[in-house]
Amino acid sequence: MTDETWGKVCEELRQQIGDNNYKSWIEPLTLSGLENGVVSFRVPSQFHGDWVSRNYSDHIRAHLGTAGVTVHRVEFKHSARAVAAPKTAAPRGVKAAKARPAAEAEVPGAPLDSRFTFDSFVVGKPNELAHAAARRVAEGGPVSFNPLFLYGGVGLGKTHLMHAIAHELHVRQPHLRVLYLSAEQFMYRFVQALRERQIMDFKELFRSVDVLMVDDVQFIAGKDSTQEEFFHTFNALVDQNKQIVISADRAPGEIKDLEERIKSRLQCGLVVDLHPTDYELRLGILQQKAEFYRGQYPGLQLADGVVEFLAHRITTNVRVLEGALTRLFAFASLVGREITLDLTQDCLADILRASDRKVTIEEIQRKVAEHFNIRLADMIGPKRVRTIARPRQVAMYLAKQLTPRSLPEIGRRFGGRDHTTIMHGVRRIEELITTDSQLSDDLQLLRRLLQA
Ligand SMILES: Nc1ncnc2c1ncn2[C@@H]1O[C@H](COP(=O)(O)OP(=O)(O)OP(=O)(O)O)[C@@H](O)[C@H]1O
Repeated sequence: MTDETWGKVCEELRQQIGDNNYKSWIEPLTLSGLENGVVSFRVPSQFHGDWVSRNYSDHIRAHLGTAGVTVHRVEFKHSARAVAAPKTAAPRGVKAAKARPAAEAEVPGAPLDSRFTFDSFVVGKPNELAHAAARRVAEGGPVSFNPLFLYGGVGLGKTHLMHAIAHELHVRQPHLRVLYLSAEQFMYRFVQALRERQIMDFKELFRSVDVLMVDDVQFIAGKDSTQEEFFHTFNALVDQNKQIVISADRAPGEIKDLEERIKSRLQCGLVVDLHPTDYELRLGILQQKAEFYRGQYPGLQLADGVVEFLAHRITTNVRVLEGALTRLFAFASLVGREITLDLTQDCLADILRASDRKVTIEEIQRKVAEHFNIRLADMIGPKRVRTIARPRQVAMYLAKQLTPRSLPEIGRRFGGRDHTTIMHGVRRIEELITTDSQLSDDLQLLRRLLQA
């Protein structure tokens, strides 16, 4: 296989798995050969090789196949030389003290996205507290809150802020060992250590970092041994006064199947919510990105009102917003036209339609049943015990609030109940919200999940 073929395959992989994943995982691979249907690559670390093998080897094989290269197996080899050289051995994002021995320097963290810095993070009302807390941690001074727990819905900037902390610490305090990884990677490392009987190395490694950042911690919920290990790692680092930063899609107390002792540990520091974006924040983000694209596509005209239109219409999350703008600029440059409102509506018809998506009663029933841990069938069934009747009333209330359905229609979807029963349920919840703060938190969370 020629380098040119591999180059083409790389481009297709980039399109398929996205720029970030491509840069983190595929770009660092070095093609070393193809023999008898086995293609091999050199990887910067064993961890990197295992991860790519687990997540991307099928993609690689498929694209090679399309390019006319038949491959039965993809192999990843970790060269000993690479380990011995700390600068190349450590994946990006893992900052190790220069004086440490090479083997120790190879902290298996996830790569950092170089674009996720504080400079590129737009601050608005919904994220100002999270931003301020992240800035404080990034100063690397005395640990004032431990852990910093960032939570919020999909695509609201949690990962961006964590990477920004790591970048900043690297500049300000290059001697610190900063380890960033997702909870899934933590689990994977742990399972691998168990399998290879290297659990002591694993423990030593995680206990030797100065700053530990774990993204999407909700992933370990329900995974007992991983939770146990996470708990011990967490305690060991807090005892040594090392900073921990955690992110999740919901507050610690709301993560189901997470052990109580972990929940309470996670609540000990500063828990900050990234709220859904408001119009001003979306506008700020779009203006920043549009500025960037103007540099990338000089000569491309952006008509007045387009950015405002997008900020108004795409309210789901920042990732979707960014994707829309990227597509718009690419499309306009391809057809060589000014970006007008008409062109925007044509080019982004699917995204705009999806943003208009209405929540359905079925979705509400499912999410509410999940949240309160009752069976979906009980939503429409006859049981009247409080533990079931209350969640059912919550679902009725949300159905009234979030869908355009009438009370009789809602009644029909709740097992053929009368509209007066629905009205009673809605009123009951309206009353309770004012006095029951737990219920009001539950509703806020559910609304966020449903509208994400
Ligand atoms: N305030 C912001 N300013 C600039 N870019 C932002 C902001 N918030 C989010 N983004 C961008 O939106 C995209 C999604 O953000 P990020 O990956 O940090 O979300 P997340 O909260 O970690 O979501 P998930 O739960 O899906 O992992 C990224 O490209 C990020 O740079």
